Amino acid sequence: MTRYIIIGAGAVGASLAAEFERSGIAYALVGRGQQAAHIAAHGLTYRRPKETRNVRLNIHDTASPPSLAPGDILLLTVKSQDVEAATEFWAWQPVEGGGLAADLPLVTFQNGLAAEDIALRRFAHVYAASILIPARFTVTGEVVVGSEPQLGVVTVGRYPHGLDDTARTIAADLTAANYLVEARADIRRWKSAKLEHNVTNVVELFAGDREVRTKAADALVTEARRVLQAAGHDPAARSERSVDISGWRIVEGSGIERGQQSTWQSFTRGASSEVDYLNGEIVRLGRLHGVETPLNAAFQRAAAELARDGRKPGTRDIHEVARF
Ligand SMILES: NC(=O)C1=CN([C@@H]2O[C@H](COP(=O)(O)OP(=O)(O)OC[C@H]3O[C@@H](n4cnc5c(N)ncnc54)[C@H](OP(=O)(O)O)[C@@H]3O)[C@@H](O)[C@H]2O)C=CC1
Ligand SMILES: CC(C)(CO)C(=O)C(=O)O
Repeated sequence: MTRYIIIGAGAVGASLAAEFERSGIAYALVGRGQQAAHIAAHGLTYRRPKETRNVRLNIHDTASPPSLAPGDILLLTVKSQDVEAATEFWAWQPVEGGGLAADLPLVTFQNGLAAEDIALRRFAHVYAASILIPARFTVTGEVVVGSEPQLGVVTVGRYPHGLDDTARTIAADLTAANYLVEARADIRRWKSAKLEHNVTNVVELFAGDREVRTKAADALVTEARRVLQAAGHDPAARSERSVDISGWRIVEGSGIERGQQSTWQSFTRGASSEVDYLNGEIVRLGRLHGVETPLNAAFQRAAAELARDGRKPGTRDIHEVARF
């Protein structure tokens, strides 16, 4: 039986572990700091729309990781800025019976486009996953997932392209764990489509009325689309989905509020920022392909200043970043 090693015990990783635990799928969750210590000592407080449960998880601290076995699959659920360090650490871990983790499959769940290429430096079998999930980690020991009936929507495939039995196994196990899943041969198209949305995460860091924030978000998306097109990306359209997600919804009162996506959560926790891999990816591609990206660059810089100064979301006005 496949065992999943989930690296990163935050919003995406801890909820995945809780669902594997419930579904009887073998896993080990590896976290760090207070979050790992809290879950090990007290369990995870897991908030879902219909109930809040305390879930005991098979959790390890990264300082004393579980030993690896042939057949294990690594699921990387850290933020993009932590992928370099995490893949460097994990790739060279020994596998029982001989070999290194670099030969095991690794699945990247990050937003943005950078994680897979970082992973490919060390891992021979990289699978990319794009996940839509209203998950929140802002309180140590607690994760909220506010959707039903399934947790989230996952698209997974071999990177850079293709489908194989491993991708199908991952898709089947995630389906068994109550995610809406499709395995696709063209995963890069799904990652770039997701990035078109995630360039708007940064807007949630700044104060402003809804109309201004909507205008800012729309303008960031328009700029991102132009760049992605110039860079040869072909983002997938929603109509291309082969799984029906029409019944999947975010429940009001579930603890998930509008305007509090993963980037907002990092700033709220005082954790490091992923913006250089979201808006920063658009800026990078723009520089490579000769397309101006003034708005994504302005938001990237403003977010970096907030992070540098340890400021919380909403402490700077959006008009200080750009006028709309
Ligand atoms: N939250 C959401 O709703 C969604 C998130 N995503 C994407 O999924 C990815 C994961 O995001 P999310 O779950 O929100 O991130 P979180 O910040 O909630 O969780 C990541 C966790 O990984 C820990 N970590 C970092 N490096 C290591 C390491 N080397 N070993 C062990 N643990 C480590 C972090 O610790 P520390 O706190 O110390 O940094 C943190 O606890 C991101 O790319 C995000 O953009 C996609 C869809 C939705
Ligand atoms: C899926 C979504 C949009 C969830 O809110 C996300 O990607 C994020 O929080 O960064």
